Amino acid sequence: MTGSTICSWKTRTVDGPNPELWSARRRRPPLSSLSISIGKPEQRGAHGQQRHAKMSSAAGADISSKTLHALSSSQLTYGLAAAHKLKSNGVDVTVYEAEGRIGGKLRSVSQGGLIWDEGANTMTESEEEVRNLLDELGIQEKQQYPLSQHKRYIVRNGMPVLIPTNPIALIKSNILSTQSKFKIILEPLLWKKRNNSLTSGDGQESVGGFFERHFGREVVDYLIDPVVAGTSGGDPESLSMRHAFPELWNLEERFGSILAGAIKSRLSAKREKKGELKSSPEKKKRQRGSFSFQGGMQTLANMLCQKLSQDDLKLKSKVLSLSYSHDGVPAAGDWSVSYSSDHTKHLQDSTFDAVIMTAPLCNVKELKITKRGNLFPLNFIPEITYAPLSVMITTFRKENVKRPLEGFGILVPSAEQKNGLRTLGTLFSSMMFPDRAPTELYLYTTFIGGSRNRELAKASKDELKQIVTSDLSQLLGAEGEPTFVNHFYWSKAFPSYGRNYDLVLQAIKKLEEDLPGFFYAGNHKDGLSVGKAMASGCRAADLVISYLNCSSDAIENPGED
Ligand SMILES: Cc1cc2nc3c(=O)[nH]c(=O)nc-3n(C[C@H](O)[C@H](O)[C@H](O)COP(=O)(O)OP(=O)(O)OC[C@H]3O[C@@H](n4cnc5c(N)ncnc54)[C@H](O)[C@@H]3O)c2cc1C
Ligand SMILES: C=Cc1c2[nH]c(c1C)Cc1[nH]c(c(CCC(=O)O)c1C)Cc1[nH]c(c(C)c1CCC(=O)O)Cc1[nH]c(c(C)c1C=C)C2
Repeated sequence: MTGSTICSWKTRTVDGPNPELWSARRRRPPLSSLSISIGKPEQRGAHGQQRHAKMSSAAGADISSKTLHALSSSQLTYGLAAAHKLKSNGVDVTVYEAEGRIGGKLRSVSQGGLIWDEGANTMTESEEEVRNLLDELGIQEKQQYPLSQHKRYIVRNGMPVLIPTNPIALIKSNILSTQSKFKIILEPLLWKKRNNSLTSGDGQESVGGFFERHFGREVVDYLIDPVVAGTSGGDPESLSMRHAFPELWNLEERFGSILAGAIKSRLSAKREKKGELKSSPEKKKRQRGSFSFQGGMQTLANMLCQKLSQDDLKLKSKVLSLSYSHDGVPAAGDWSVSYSSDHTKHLQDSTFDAVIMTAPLCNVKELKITKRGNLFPLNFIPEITYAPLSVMITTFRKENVKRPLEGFGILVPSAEQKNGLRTLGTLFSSMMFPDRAPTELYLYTTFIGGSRNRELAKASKDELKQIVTSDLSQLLGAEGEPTFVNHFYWSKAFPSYGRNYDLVLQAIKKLEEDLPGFFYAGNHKDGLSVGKAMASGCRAADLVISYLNCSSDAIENPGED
């Protein structure tokens, strides 16, 4: 963000006597240096006269109060997390969502005694921003930790094998050949350096290439390939190691060996944690691992919305264009947002001081953005590849599942397609969360397609039902027809962090640098997971707060640099 440019603006303003401002300040003392006033966005019809928020708020004194609004033009995890954070800091927000519901890829359904998720099923709280946000929401009593979540399976020779979770279990397991087990143990001595001439001109090594150098081909085929499918719908050959697994990429940069690097950084993290605990012994111990919420992941979206009033959240409101027209007072109503509203069937405009964009970049590319009256062309945003996915929910009577497995779920490596398996993997949803189905049923969530099989992702419900039934019969001994089937298709489930991802990140940077007060957050930036997405929204909210803060300082101290 170009904070310094913003801070260098010098204009004058006087705080207005808006009572909400003072309550906001009381709520959040750190913002007391800000001249924030809370107000509603200025509205005008598509063909109506434009009215400037700055002018209208200038009615009292010189410029009586800056109207600080932040907009998030999509409402998902990122948008909602950002909106929640801004709202908590006394900044007024309006969230625009094209669809008629909140949650985006958090999409839970409750029907006939069953609860399932058609989008994300679980999340983690590895990011500090997420831990803080969940604490603030007071959502702990709704958190659900899966039973036996560390029991995860991979298919080998057509049958489930438990994924080993420690070195001894790995040695005992039949998931890999003896040769591959030795390759893993001896990786600190045997790993091969990257041959930059082989990493396709652009210097981007694939995930497959990286792990093959360290652990050999079998590890790629039977561990990396299924895990990549199960965490991104992608495949190891088309993803960029640096972008898809930045932590491991950096580990190699620092230590060379992944195994040695992982052990060293784990030890130093443990030491650090011990030190932290000594200095603040009251620090709360948190349960580790993935979790969901009572009622599914949608509960999180619903909770994030609680602070928003009806007017703050505009559903069925697709943002069509954004216009930046700075004319003197920094950040005061610089942004005009035009959106189509299903309610009025008209185009509507509102002005804001900053924008957080959390829509996928493919949607951003379709927007019309103008800067000081000139078109701001978006042709520098590259085409992004997305992985399509079908999610199938099935239930079976327990007595018809002859070899049920306890745990999180099972992943199918691409190599196992030769054994007739066509799904990517299945979550054992009601094993993890028994309240998701009546006691006599098992509920399964199966994923099909991804970059492994784009055509199959689009198949009909009937065809997919056959495929799921056949795979679950082979893997779990599920006999007969499922008692319930639900199908949901995501045409663009995940952006692929492919080898051109540098261009994507550069495009995001250019948007943020060239458009003051425009911030981008979302799963196209710092990672695909719900947690990373939320953290990205929180960070964008922090940037907005400092942007508004800087602008206010510049206004209040016009003589200073
Ligand atoms: C099937 C599936 C399973 C997953 N499982 C997990 C999991 O178990 N754990 C995990 O951590 N992550 C999981 N994820 C990933 C995670 O859910 C997503 O990466 C994340 O939630 C995506 O959210 P987003 O807000 O970035 O994007 P999106 O969900 O794509 O949302 C974008 C939103 O923007 C809106 N929009 C678009 N254009 C406009 C516009 N012009 N104006 C207004 N609104 C607009 C859309 O309507 C949409 O609501 C899963 C994802 C999928 C698809
Ligand atoms: C088989 C297909 C998929 C399964 N889940 C997803 C797909 C495409 C989607 C998905 N699941 C997770 C994430 C977040 C990834 C992240 O970066 O944290 C996404 C996008 C969570 C997740 N799922 C698995 C792992 C190892 C993780 C990371 C968090 C955790 O360890 O809990 C593995 C996994 N995914 C699926 C299954 C059946 C499975 C393991 C048995 C389904």
